[in-house]
Amino acid sequence: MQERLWDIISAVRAQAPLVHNITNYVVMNNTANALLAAGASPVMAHAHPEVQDMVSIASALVINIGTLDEYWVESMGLATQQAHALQKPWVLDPVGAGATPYRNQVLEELLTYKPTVIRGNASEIMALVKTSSKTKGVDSTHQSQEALTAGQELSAATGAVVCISGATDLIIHQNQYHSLSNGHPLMAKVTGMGCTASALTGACCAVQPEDPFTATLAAMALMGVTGEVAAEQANGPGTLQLHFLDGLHQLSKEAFLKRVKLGESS
Ligand SMILES: Nc1ncnc2c1ncn2[C@@H]1O[C@H](COP(=O)(O)OP(=O)(O)O)[C@@H](O)[C@H]1O
Ligand SMILES: Cc1ncsc1CCOP(=O)(O)O
Ligand SMILES: [Mg+2]
Repeated sequence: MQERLWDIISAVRAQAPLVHNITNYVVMNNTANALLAAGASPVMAHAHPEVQDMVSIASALVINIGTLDEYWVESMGLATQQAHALQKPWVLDPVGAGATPYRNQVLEELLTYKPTVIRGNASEIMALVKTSSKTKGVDSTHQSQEALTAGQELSAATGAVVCISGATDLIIHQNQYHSLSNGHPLMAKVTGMGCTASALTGACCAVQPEDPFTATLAAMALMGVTGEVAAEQANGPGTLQLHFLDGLHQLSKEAFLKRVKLGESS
């Protein structure tokens, strides 16, 4: 399995797939840089007259609801509708799910266009299946394991691969799941790490559209291993971010296979 994950990461480097992102103002620049460092080709586009054409030429779409407004919500509707119609993989990052009724309403609409993958932290995944209203914004107040049942329910209800990120990442599809225990606590001190995880998931799905479960595992393993290596070199959140980008660019097969910690599965 570890070799298969590396093959997907290598395919991103070899194919440089175009990944279309409609994401939030906070992370747009780091997300584009992370996709480039991983070998993908990012484009951010949300204008109504072009958004569906951009989906048509991209290999995957990533929708992130971090900083919503009405115009962007319409862009997201148009884009996801097109991805669904063309059967292109698309990833939903439900940033801040449960924090406000508006976010919940937008998410409900987006779910009708059947995301291929939903990647969020534990609080967001729990909010999506309404098992918790305890959410304080974009950061999680729960451990990923606490959201496992919610993630399984969400996957069953939507057909999507569900990834719950945190100290342990859980990647769920219907009645199977894998856990990954790489990464470093410092990663949660850099804004946009979750958004980067969702964008890299889009890149991996772009080169492995038939198997989004393994593609999501590959993306999360890449995140975790790179974060771990970066944390060893960093002095704090600022330098973690720099080393993380360099690490995505430099990571070798040997280092990846040596470090990746695939855990529990069913
Ligand atoms: N305590 C931790 N230990 C190891 N890795 C972590 C930890 N917290 C977050 N990560 C990693 O950071 C990335 C972002 O996850 P997370 O913080 O859950 O997302 P979000 O930023 O959306 O809340 C993931 O790759 C995750 O594995
Ligand atoms: C702080 C913040 N506020 C709205 S979007 C955003 C970024 C969230 O990024 P992540 O979920 O990846 O930490
Ligand atoms: Mg997030």
